[in-house]
Amino acid sequence: MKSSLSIIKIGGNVIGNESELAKFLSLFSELDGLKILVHGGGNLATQIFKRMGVASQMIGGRRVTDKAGLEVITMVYAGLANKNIVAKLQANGCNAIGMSGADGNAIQAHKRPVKDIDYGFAGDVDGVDANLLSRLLGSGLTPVFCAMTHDGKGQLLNTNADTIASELAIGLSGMYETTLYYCFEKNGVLRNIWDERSVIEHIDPEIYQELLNQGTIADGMLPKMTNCFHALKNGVAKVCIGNTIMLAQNENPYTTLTL
Ligand SMILES: Nc1ncnc2c1ncn2[C@@H]1O[C@H](COP(=O)(O)OP(=O)(O)O)[C@@H](O)[C@H]1O
Ligand SMILES: CC(=O)N[C@@H](CCC(=O)OP(=O)(O)O)C(=O)O
Repeated sequence: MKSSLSIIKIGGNVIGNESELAKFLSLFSELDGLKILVHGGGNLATQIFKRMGVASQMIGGRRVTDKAGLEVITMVYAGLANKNIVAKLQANGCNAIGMSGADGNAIQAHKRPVKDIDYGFAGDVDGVDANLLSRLLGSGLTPVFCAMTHDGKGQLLNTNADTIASELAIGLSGMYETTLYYCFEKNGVLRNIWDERSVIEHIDPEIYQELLNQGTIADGMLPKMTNCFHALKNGVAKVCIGNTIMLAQNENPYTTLTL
């Protein structure tokens, strides 16, 4: 029987809130079993772009990244956000190791081809090195991934953190029974975005289509849901979306997705 592995993705609004981040990292550290953390930081990057007076464009929940933008992104995601989270996990007794896709060649990707839109230095994932990650996990380390990959030719690529989480979960599902958790600032996928009590507890492809038709799902939730179903179709055992408190396994409702 395969052992269990939790892949947990933490959203940008949690990273940007010191007390929420502390609460999440404490829950994450206490979680039993093998685990990998993936963090975004899109909001933090947007704030820093603004402070620097540099424009930054999002299309369909994905960032258009030019050369100057990639430099900022690298400093914010692989530097500031990643090292801060790793240091805080160490303080919680969790032996975390900060990773990008380039480190250990853990995630191979290619620059997204230009079709209707040129996303610039945005990466599409080709594969993950499950053996490397298994060795790290086996030696008691907890990998913490930022939203960056590389193309193997020296080019770093900005890669949606939700995509990194789902590709890691898929890549490791041959070796482990993988559960993918998307933790963000809301209680789950909401029927009414202004009402935290309106959590949709179960979504399958049919309900998903209805929600899309009704316009209930928008912005960053669009790529998140695409990633969820992509993961389920490719060997991931379970996918959940909810608040950080979801990890405490209490009575609070959250969203579970199924095929
Ligand atoms: N139906 C919905 N339920 C919950 N959030 C939604 C919904 N539709 C759109 N959203 C938006 O999607 C955002 C989450 O996407 P994103 O910001 O990319 O996630 P993350 O915080 O994980 O980085 C929420 O902050 C919310 O504004
Ligand atoms: C290509 C692309 O869209 N990259 C994302 C990576 C960060 C991210 O996904 O952060 P959140 O999870 O906090 O949204 C971006 O730069 O915003």
